[in-house]
Amino acid sequence: MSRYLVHPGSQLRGRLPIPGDKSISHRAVILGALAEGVTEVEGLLEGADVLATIAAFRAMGVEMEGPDHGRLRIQGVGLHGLRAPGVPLDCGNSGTAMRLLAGVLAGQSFPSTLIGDASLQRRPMDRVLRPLAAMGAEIIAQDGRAPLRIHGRPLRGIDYVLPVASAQVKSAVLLAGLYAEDPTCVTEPAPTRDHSERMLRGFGYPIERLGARACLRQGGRLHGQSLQVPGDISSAAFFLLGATIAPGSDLTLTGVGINPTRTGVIEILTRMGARIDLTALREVGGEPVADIRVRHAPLQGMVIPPRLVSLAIDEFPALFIAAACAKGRTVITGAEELRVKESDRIAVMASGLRALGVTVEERVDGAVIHGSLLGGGRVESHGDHRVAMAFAMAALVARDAIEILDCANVATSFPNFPALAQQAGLLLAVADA
Ligand SMILES: O=C(O)C1=C[C@@H](OP(=O)(O)O)[C@@H](O)[C@H](O)C1
Ligand SMILES: C=C(OP(=O)(O)O)C(=O)O
Repeated sequence: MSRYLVHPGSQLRGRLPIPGDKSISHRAVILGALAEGVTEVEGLLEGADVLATIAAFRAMGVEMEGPDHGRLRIQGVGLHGLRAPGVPLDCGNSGTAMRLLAGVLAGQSFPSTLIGDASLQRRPMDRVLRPLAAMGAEIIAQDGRAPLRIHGRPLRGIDYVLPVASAQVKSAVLLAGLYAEDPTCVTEPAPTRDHSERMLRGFGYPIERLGARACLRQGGRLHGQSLQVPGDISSAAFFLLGATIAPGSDLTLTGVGINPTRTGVIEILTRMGARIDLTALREVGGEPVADIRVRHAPLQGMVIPPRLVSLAIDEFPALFIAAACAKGRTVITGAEELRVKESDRIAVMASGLRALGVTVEERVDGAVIHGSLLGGGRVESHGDHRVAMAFAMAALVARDAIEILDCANVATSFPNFPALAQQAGLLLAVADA
């Protein structure tokens, strides 16, 4: 239960390498394990969420060397080579691990159990259980929540229209589709991150994408790969925020993934007035990547178009802080999904901002945030990594220091956040609770 104490008044400067993308790292482990032959991953995020996915596949007999400095060597067992785990598979704090693993495990020939921490046990799993049940899966849960007891069995394909825009549900259904008799198709109501589709293709598995619909069928094979994981734009977002709000800042974030299904945060901040430039555009591991330079600029409140929500879904804690630092009001709508993340991010961000003296009107599907000067004080992160990092950056422009409680889960997605933030100039101290 560590806490952060962050003092105001500094600026962020220099060049920072952004650690590996969490979503892509999970998928690299999963597809590498299910592939034939060796997969060599570089730039893997060694965060607790990804380590949980690695441990799950090790428990199912997949041999891996690493991770070590972002390198992981996976001895793939093929689509039908997993072994029954003798223990429950612990997904920790990770919704992605639990939902994607549910998709993989539904069609196996053995039973398995998925468990998670207190936050994960509160999160809705019925969104994957429903389509998987329609495919013939037998998964027992209580009130649609973990633990999930999975009795692997033969599956049939499905043509599924997602009721919510969720890359995790889309990916779970497609992964189950690798084991289903007929074709499996998923249609999404709004674009969500497409790393699963890109990586399946990268591993040589045929997958068709027509507009909002992705389809695959059983019978293909995954071929072991060498792949490099780009930096996580969701981690970069805290530095985009910090450098934008802190006068005198000039920061370059290197090797950041800029997949168009993830760049909503750049579009929103830019529209609010941020000074963000992309350079050195290139492709890494089938994903577009750039270096991102961000300099201080004054922000203006805005009405965030709902179409941008799914493209910036994990960046809203940072965007709440940007809104609080902007002139005028910012309106967030169509973002009810924020309520079922590691915490209820609408309620938790609203109460944290109020503790700093900001006026926030909470709505069912978002909030109206009135820009103002931030006071200092104590903020509860509720064990949510992104809430903790967002408030750490808010301290740059607060009147007094901000103390943030319950920050240990920052290690789920960004273990070296404190070190990188200090390197850039943030006056952050970590203390044990
Ligand atoms: O597929 C993924 O890797 C993720 C999808 C998103 O969740 P939803 O699918 O629940 O929107 C996102 O919030 C999460 O951090 C990672
Ligand atoms: C929502 C997140 O992750 P997950 O759903 O994998 O727990 C996140 O990292 O912000």
